[in-house]
Formats: sequence, C-alpha cells, structure tokens
Amino acid sequence: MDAILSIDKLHKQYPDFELKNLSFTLKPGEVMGFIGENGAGKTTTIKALLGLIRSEGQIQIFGKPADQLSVEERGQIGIVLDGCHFHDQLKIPQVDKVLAGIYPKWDHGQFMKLCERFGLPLNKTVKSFSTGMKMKLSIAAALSHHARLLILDEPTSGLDPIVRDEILDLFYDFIQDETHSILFSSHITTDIEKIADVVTFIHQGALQFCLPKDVLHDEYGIVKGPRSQIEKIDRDSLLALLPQNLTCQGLVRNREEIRQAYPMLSVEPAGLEEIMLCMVKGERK
Ligand SMILES: Nc1ncnc2c1ncn2[C@@H]1O[C@H](COP(=O)(O)OP(=O)(O)OP(=O)(O)O)[C@@H](O)[C@H]1O
Repeated sequence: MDAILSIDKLHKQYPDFELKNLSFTLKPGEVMGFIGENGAGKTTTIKALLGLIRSEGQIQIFGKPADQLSVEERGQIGIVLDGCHFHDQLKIPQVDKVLAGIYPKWDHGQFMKLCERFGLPLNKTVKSFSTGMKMKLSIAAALSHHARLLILDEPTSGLDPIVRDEILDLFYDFIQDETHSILFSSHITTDIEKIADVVTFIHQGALQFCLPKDVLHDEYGIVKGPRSQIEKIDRDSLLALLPQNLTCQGLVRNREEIRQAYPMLSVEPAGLEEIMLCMVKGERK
C-alpha cells in the first residue's frame, strides 16, 4: 500500500534547536499520534511538511514531492494548526465564503452542519469566540473540503472532555473511508490512546520510535522495584530508568519476558504518559 505521507531525513536547523533527520510513513486508513514534550519539534515538523518553513529532506504527500502538488491535491489536505487563523472580524457566513474561494471542493452544507453541531453562533465575529470555539471552527473547516489527509497540530487542546470526545468521534468517522489518514499531534495522551493506530514519539528533535499502538500496549511495560534489581535487566530490554524516591521505575520493551525472568519485580502495562515520562526524564540505557 502506497504511503499517503512520507518524510525521509527531514532536517531543520534553528539557532537553538535541530530537527534531526526525521523519517516516518503514514499509510491510507491510519491515524498517527505525534507526541513529544514541549519544544520537541512537533510543530516544526508539521510546518516543514506543509511547506510553511524551509527544511531539508524528502517530503512526499499522495505519492508526490510535496512541493509539486496541484491546487486540487493541496485542497485534499485538511489542516488545523495551533491557534485560529481566520480574520478576527469575520463571522461564520463570511468564513464560509472565503473558504469556498480557496478550496475547489468546499462543502458549504457540511461546514454549516458542523458549525451548528458545535454550537457556533453565526452572528458573532471570530474575535468574540473562546479558544475552544475557535478550535471548533478550524476543525469544522478542515472537515468541510473533502480532504483525504488531515494534519492536526494539537486539535483538541483547549477543549473540554465532552467536546474532545465528540471531535474524536468525527475523526473516527473520517477514517472509516480507508483511503483517509490523520496525523495528529497532541499532549493529551488519552486522546492519542483512543484514536491512534500508530504512535510517533520525538524527543529533542530526534525520532524515538514510530510503532503501532498495539505493540506499545501489548509489549511495553513499566517495571517497579529497587534500582539494583532493575539495573540487572539486559540493555536490549530496558529502555530507560527513572529513579523515584527509594525505588525505581524502568521502561521495558518486552513485558512478559521480563515478568518471567524477574518474578520479584512488579511489571505492569505502560501507558503513553509513562512511556514519555521515562524516556524524557529517565536515564536512557
Ligand atoms: N522561528 C523559529 N526560530 C527559532 N527557533 C524556533 C522557531 N520556531 C520554533 N523554534 C524552536 O524550535 C523548537 C521546537 O519548537 P516546536 O514548536 O516545533 O515544538 P513543539 O514540539 O511543537 O512544542 P509544543 O508542544 O510546546 O508546541 C523550540 O525550541 C523552539 O523554540
């Protein structure tokens, strides 16, 4: 199956930050959760792959170099970036008109339906919208031009759990067409756990892993116990070690094997938050 999005050795240098030759592939029908600590380089990656900043490396979208996409192909990318990018003085009917002029396949009916579903007022300017309302407007727009690929930078931040859940349902509906894909950056690991098929984790501009969520869920584990015991785990299995008061927490890639080999240690499944915490704050093995 051809990738809908692939990046190969994506590199960007800022004075105090380097995106270090990032490579990953997103297939049709997949949702990729893109995670990393503040400043890890998620927005930089997204901006680079949308051509909003200069970068080095290969970026292919719909099987073509990203800078060679036609207007129609560009219109098949739905984008939600951090913050709201609509003019403050516009009201929803005007936003509708502006976007109809930009996207060849703009769907007025779908946009109005989503605005109504999100409870967005038609008679108020964007300026008066709350953070959550602005985010809902951006999401309604991204879902209203028959996109095949959604690129979403923190689309659920600023939203309450009920609206987040509703939006995740919309993304879930979007992905039911197996030619559609989503790249979804977020700090809200529970959202990623709910919706992602694949998790890509970057730390300080470098790729740590790009793995199916099921592998993380079924195989990774958190080991708790005295440091002296955890340090005996072989280097191939133990990915990171996080001292905690008198005990220690270790991240392992093969939970069941470790459970059998070290019956005196507590070994539990690892959530995404624990994985991130161990890999960012822990000692790397
Ligand atoms: N235009 C710029 N000039 C210089 N440095 C920049 C620029 N844009 C981003 N950076 C730096 O690049 C690094 C990565 O920033 P980026 O916004 O990609 O991180 P992030 O993972 O999206 O973080 P967050 O989760 O906080 O949004 C940061 O250290 C930031 O200061």
